[in-house]
Amino acid sequence: MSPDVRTVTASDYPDWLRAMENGFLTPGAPTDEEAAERLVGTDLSRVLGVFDGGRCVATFRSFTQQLTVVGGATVPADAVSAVTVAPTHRRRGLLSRMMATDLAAARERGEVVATLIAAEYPIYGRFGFGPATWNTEWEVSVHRAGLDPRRSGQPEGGGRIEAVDGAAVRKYGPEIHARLAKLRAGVVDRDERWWKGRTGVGGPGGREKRAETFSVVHRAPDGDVDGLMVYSTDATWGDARQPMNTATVRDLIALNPAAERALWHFVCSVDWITTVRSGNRAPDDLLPLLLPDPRAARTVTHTDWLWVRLLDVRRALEARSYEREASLVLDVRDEGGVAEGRFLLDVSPAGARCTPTTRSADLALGADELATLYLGDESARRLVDLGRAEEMRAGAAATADAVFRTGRRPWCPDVF
Ligand SMILES: CC(=O)SCCNC(=O)CCNC(=O)[C@H](O)C(C)(C)COP(=O)(O)OP(=O)(O)OC[C@H]1O[C@@H](n2cnc3c(N)ncnc32)[C@H](O)[C@@H]1OP(=O)(O)O
Repeated sequence: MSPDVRTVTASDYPDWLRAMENGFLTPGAPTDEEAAERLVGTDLSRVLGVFDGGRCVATFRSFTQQLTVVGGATVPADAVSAVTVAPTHRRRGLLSRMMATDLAAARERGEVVATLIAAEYPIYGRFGFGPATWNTEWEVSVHRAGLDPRRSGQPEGGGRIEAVDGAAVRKYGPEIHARLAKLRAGVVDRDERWWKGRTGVGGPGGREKRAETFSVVHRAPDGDVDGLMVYSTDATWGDARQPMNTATVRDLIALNPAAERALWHFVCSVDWITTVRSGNRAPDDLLPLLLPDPRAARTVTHTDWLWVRLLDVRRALEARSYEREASLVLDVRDEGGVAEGRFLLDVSPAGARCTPTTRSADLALGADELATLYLGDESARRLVDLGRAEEMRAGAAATADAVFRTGRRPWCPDVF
């Protein structure tokens, strides 16, 4: 008989953690102390496992997250993480059963969407998730970038860069991040443990060795701290003893373009640093184009990032803002049943109303495709051209693009 999906108890947890780390091919086994540390802050009622012959063979965890949608409001999200099935038990439907259990519970709790970062692209579309944000990472060859090497590390125009320690990151980071979360669709909340982990004083992180980091903040001319950057460096030297260090940006939050430009200029002007790795950025980050020679920034990664699944179509579509007035009838197919239906979406800059309707549809699409449009990143026209959405009324894709798309792309800086 196929083993049951069930919630995990505190005494199961070390075995569950071992199974998860095996599933992610992490070498070594977690110690009891690590298991105890990770158990703190874990809501066991949302940790699922499958046990066979007394051993954990499948893992799944979720927690409530706040996701910023277009316009700066947040919606409660069911954030899915730690999904593994042992190689001995794969392709027998264990993930499908854990996902169905979790999404049903998330609907009961009233969470509006589910979110995850997918290990592999083909896994989650079948469960109604679609990629809603993309991330790009660049590697900048500082000497080719064309920045003035005589320029000081301080910005022009009255702002200031200040070096800070971990305690200051824990002080300013949450404030700046909370302000970012009102500005940028795709941002997810960070709790106190996140900031502790980032600054090496506890929180999640497991056995991975944390890199030593340097931190700076940007102060606007009026003294407001409106930017934060954390970066690590390596220690590479050329054969003729030239410093050839790489700085890797671990976190860069800027609340306005001046702060963002200043922080990029700063990290590109640190002596010894000849290469800057940008870390996870929005594909339309200012970085490449703010360099005099943007080709000095080589794209090293460009990938789907935050996947979203709509659990409540009405609340999801009414939570975000829209820049123009329009009406659109969406016919949504959903094998999971959750988002299935025909919806009349009436939008204007003053707000939106989404109601079930029997009117004829303008655009027919799957729940995964609607999730892909939700945060404004994808084009309905492109989905129609790909055969993944159907235009039932001529011009509907153009209307959908005018309704959903945004001037700047959504961005999720985090992994969870
Ligand atoms: C949010 C996160 O945590 S992302 C991390 C995901 N985990 C990993 O990548 C770790 C390594 N992989 C695994 O542990 C497993 O292979 C899992 C969790 C991805 C899949 O678990 P399984 O129990 O094998 O999935 P399940 O049997 O429910 O598969 C359902 C369907 O998805 C398909 N599928 C599952 N995994 C994959 C995959 N990696 N690539 C393509 N198709 C997949 C199956 O073929 C099946 O399709 P079918 O219904 O047409 O036959």
